[in-house]
Amino acid sequence: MLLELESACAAYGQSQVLWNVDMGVTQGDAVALIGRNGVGKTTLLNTIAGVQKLTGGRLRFGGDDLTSTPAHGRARAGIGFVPQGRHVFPHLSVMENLTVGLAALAGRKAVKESGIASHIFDLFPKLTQIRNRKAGLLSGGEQQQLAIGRALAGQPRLLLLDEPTEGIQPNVVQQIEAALRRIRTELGMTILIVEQYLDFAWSFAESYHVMQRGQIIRSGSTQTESADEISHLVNI
Ligand SMILES: Nc1ncnc2c1ncn2[C@@H]1O[C@H](COP(=O)(O)OP(=O)(O)OP(=O)(O)O)[C@@H](O)[C@H]1O
Repeated sequence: MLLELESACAAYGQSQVLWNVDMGVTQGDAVALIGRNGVGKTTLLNTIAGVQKLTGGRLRFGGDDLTSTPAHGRARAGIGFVPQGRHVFPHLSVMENLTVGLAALAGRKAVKESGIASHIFDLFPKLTQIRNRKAGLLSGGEQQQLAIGRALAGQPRLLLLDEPTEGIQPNVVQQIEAALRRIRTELGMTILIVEQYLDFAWSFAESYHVMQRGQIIRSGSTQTESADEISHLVNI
């Protein structure tokens, strides 16, 4: 297992949101995390990325115990994160957004543009065209491509994606989904994705976990089970 969560718990103040979540992601797999709104999917991804603390349980990554490791240490260990709502730096250009994260990961002040792997521009050719534009001026779809590109620039071993096509124009959704498929097939990236569209989750991931009220209530294979069997647990 590349990632192992054991009895993971998380809370907002007094209000516990994750209850003893056990979950693993095998190297090379894509895993879909699904469930209705508010069940704790984002919280679970945030705790894996380290932007939110575990209040109980353990997290192991690549065999190392990272339970107490802060977010930047987990990024350095190879956990790449594309949070919900994208979070690009609005006042920095596209290129600066890509290089600033790399510099932080490498513990240096600056990284040159040439340090960014060419496959990122190959996956998202638009980023080259708009390289000097401030990220805050980009469309939602462009910001999402940038956020994914930035996470990939750190050459992660695991990519966490929180609803990557949420709130994005339908014609751009297809482009992003196509890029995600290429990230799987061409880079062999291990991915944990929060995804509300079951059709995409099923065609993209090998396995799934369904969350309800802060717990994983069902897990299985997308290869041997149909999305229809699960949809009643996800749709309102
Ligand atoms: N910052 C916060 N402070 C307090 N409670 C929060 C906070 N963020 C989320 N919650 C609560 O925690 C629970 C889980 O939220 P979370 O966002 O993880 O769910 P989700 O499954 O990702 O939902 P969505 O698909 O709507 O993002 C919800 O009840 C939510 O109201």
